[in-house]
Amino acid sequence: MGFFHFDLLKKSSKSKARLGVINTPRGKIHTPAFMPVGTQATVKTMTPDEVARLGAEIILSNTYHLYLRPGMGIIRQAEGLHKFMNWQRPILTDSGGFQVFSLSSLRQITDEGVHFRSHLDGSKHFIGPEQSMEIQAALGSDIAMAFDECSPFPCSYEDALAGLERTTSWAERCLKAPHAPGQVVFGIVQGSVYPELRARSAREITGLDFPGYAIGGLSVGEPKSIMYELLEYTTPLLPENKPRYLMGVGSADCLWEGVAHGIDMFDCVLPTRVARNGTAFTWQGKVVVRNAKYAEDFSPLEPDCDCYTCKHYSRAYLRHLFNAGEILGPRLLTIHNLHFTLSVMERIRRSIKDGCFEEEKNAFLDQYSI
Ligand SMILES: CNc1nc2c(CC[C@H]3O[C@@H](OC)[C@H](OC)[C@@H]3O)c3nc(N)[nH]c(=O)c3cc2[nH]1
Ligand SMILES: [Zn+2]
Repeated sequence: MGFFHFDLLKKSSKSKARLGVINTPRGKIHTPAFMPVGTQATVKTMTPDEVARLGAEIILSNTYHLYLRPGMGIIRQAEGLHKFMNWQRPILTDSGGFQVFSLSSLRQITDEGVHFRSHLDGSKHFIGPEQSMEIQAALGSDIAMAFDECSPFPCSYEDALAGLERTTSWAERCLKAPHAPGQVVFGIVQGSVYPELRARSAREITGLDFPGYAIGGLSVGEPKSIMYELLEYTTPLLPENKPRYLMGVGSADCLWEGVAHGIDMFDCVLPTRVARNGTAFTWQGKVVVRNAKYAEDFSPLEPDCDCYTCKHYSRAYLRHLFNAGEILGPRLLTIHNLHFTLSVMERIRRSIKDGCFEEEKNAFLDQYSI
């Protein structure tokens, strides 16, 4: 079965960027890593084989969504998420904390956990640390996230403090709950935009000695400058020899900046979500394929991109597919955007290895017009 451990291979001299490998029973994850989001047990429009061939070494799925649909009974009968969705590499499952606050209505937060109504049919539910860990054990993910309270932005000091205290107490209860064989739990640091609360949460969560740590409560609507300030402050409070995961981040520029601040793992719905709406990410910035200027543009999305989409199709064809509402359109753009995002991570890893991360970061940001 193997066991979970993080090898820190190299640190950048002029920034906090690090190169590492996370070893899990289901395979290695070369860090810094981007994790495609597969919220409902699928990376939308992609087969698992396509996601693997694009180079993804780990994907995300979600406790809240899968608990509500198809439900734990079916996941248990399927003998877990890997078999159910035919993805044999590592899976990280988010604990549902964020979704209960962002998706469900009529929720009531208590020290026990959260009462909420399903966003699907309004039915009443309760999820606390134990329920979240029971669901993640049934899913059988390789990395389970602790059940936390993600503070919104903005958030008062009092509310951020209350959320932080619940998050710490829930983290302790998650560690005590049963896990699937080989499954590890990552703790999540909260504290909103208040440095002293970030420091307190980091101290309390790292005091519980998790095998990895996430920085939560960011990318929730705050300006990027505030996110980077909080990263600058919080990341050094986390142990150097454990993976650091910045939840919900991000676009390519945020990936370079996050790595510069010492982050090892990222997840973001952007590359796949904007693809379905017809926006492609390229090294020069965005291409909105529906734009009339591409009607007779027979060049590929990105001149020297070696993805399947850029090797075989023109912007004119992609524009046609989206204008005609053809399902192949979102698929081809998802292939390109995942290839692009995973290629950014590959360039980041190589630049750290070659000792030129800062130069490469500045070169990327100079040409990337967001
Ligand atoms: C986007 N910004 C952002 N996402 C965030 C997520 C994941 C959202 C989760 O929702 C799904 O994507 C929509 C994904 O689920 C597979 C992801 O894990 C967070 N999850 C937890 N538990 N705690 C946080 O503090 C938190 C903060 C976030 N900020
Ligand atoms: Zn491409």
